[in-house]
Amino acid sequence: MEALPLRIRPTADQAIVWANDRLYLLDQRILPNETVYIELQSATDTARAIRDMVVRGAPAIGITAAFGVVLAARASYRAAPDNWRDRMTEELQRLADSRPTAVNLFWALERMQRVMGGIGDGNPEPRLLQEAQLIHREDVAANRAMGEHGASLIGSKTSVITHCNAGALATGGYGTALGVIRSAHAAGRIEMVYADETRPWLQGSRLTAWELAQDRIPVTLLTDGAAASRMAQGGIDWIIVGSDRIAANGDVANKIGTYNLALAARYHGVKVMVAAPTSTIDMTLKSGTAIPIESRDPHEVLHCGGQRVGAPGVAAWNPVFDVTPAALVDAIVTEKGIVLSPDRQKMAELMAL
Ligand SMILES: CSC[C@@H](O)[C@@H](O)C(=O)COP(=O)(O)O
Repeated sequence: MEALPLRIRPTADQAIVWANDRLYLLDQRILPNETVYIELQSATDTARAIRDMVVRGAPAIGITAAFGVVLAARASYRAAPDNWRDRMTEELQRLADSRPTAVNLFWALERMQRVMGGIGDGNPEPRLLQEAQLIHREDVAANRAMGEHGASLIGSKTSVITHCNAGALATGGYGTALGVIRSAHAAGRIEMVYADETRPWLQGSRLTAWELAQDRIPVTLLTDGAAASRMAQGGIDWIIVGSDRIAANGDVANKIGTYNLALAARYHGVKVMVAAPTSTIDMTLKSGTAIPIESRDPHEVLHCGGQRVGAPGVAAWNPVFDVTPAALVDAIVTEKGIVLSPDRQKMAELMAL
């Protein structure tokens, strides 16, 4: 992976850039202090960038992996024009192994592999690039649609709490949860967005706050532990979050701490909205207990800002997602429409549309 100057203005909507036949990612590990693009030269680089959190957020991981397939096809075709498909197997596996929870990764890889299956003789790159760019564009369109659907649920002007970063940075652009917030803000229905800081990677304080501040949407940071107290004070009508995988019964996997928020929200009469494209819904899993939850290095919890914060010798448990049962979710908002009080039947009806 190489850090390269790219002559575009770095914005949250330009986190994944395909330009001059190259793939660039805005390095989300060092935002908001530095805005640096990294050029990825291979699918192996791409898999590493996903694993190491250069790019993160379920839809963004899927889009990036799709471009990774293009890079894999380029290298394979150059090395073995008659046998490019077989030579890609290892790189495809590396992409699939990069992170386990966001189903968008596997959804995008399967879609690219379907396209690979239909390619005849000649260079596969143009057709695969076309598909990756379509996946990217479709995601932005889905976010715009979700924004409108989700905003329609927000009645009078209110404050909301969001968790992690489900914004333009986490998607192809505009965002899922932040897409709803952007649309609701444009309609004059957002008083204040409270962004949980989201330990240990601080996606809330580093990324969500950066995105919202750039768009001049009022934002206030909360430590993760302060959210319930803020709800208790009143004036919060909705928790709005994204998701990495939604099971067939409407159980929702999202950033660790989402479950805590949903429990506190129910106690305080605050409603919970999950905004996610249908590419995040995994109808093969009956319930949230089957969702693979990524565990990351305890080092991430034991350190903060480059300093050790855990007492010497202490261990840390670091699951990076949790599952919120469907019973605690008031609305799942997708590009196809809204599911209120989700259950198995309503999810199946949505997916049949
Ligand atoms: C639109 S993104 C939805 C989720 O992917 C997001 O809320 C989240 O949990 C991201 O986790 P991350 O570990 O930063 O990839």
